[in-house]
Amino acid sequence: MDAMACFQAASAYSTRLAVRPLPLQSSKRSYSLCIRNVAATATQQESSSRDVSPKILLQVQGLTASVADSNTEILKGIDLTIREGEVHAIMGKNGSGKSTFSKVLVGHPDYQVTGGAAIFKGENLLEKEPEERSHAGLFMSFQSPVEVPGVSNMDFLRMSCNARRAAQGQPELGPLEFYGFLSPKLAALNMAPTFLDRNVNEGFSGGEKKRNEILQLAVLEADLAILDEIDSGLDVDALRDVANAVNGLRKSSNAILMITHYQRLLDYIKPDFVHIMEQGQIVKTGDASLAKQLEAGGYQAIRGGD
Ligand SMILES: Nc1ncnc2c1ncn2[C@@H]1O[C@H](COP(=O)(O)OP(=O)(O)OP(=O)(O)O)[C@@H](O)[C@H]1O
Repeated sequence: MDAMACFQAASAYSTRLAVRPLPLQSSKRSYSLCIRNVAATATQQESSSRDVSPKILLQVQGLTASVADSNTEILKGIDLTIREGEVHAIMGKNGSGKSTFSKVLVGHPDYQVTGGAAIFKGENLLEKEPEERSHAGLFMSFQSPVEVPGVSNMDFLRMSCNARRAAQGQPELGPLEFYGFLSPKLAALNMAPTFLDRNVNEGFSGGEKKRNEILQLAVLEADLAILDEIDSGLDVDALRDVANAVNGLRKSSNAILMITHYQRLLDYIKPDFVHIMEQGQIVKTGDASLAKQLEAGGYQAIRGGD
């Protein structure tokens, strides 16, 4: 298994396989002063608005990051606050940094955080290893989910589920119990039970891989799901199934961060906030109407409205 496959397995699936992900350059850096400030701000906002606003799940402030190998700066100061119950969509031209942002959040080893802070559920996210981020309740569905040869989907899902349960101090689910837990989730995604016997993503079509990603999300019951272009490559029925399944997972205590190019996904999963990313920064934030404006007039119309 290569480093990318290993990373995805460790982070998205919340468990360690035989091979560890590469060490994180980013997580070892010290941002203690900055982190303290952001954490203090989050706490102040929390206490001053405790009775009116839902809790902050993720607070990102001034986040900068570069490609680890080349030091090329990609993220140039991202600010974003996500509260429980919210759906955020990030849109932006190709190459604006959307996927890099989500990968940096889950601790991808290709990137090095060079400044700023990210606080998740009150803790410094950037200090955590990928699997710790996953155990803490962060999930990312990848644009290109990896295949994991030799491991059945069922075993993988159960391992992932039990790894998260163990991290939360909950007892493991045995095979029968787990099947009972899994069956309704499989049905919600219109996935045949035969997918459980196949190796993870091996030979799956693009759409089947995307459904499988959402099945993993359902199993992990993440607090913050980062969905990177889950609509790409889906036929109309699959898009509806996937979106319905995601909507079925929404609770007042969790949140979704979606990356998409198209309004069609947002017709199903309605965003509270739409952010436009450009050259590694969020340059505009609005409500769902911003995506409609974008669909109608392109990026020029959006920037022209500044
Ligand atoms: N590992 C890497 N090595 C070199 N360049 C990278 C790497 N990762 C990202 N980049 C560059 O960073 C920029 C942002 O890429 P990113 O994938 O985050 O964009 P995006 O907004 O998600 O694009 P798209 O909409 O096409 O998926 C691009 O110019 C890309 O080539």
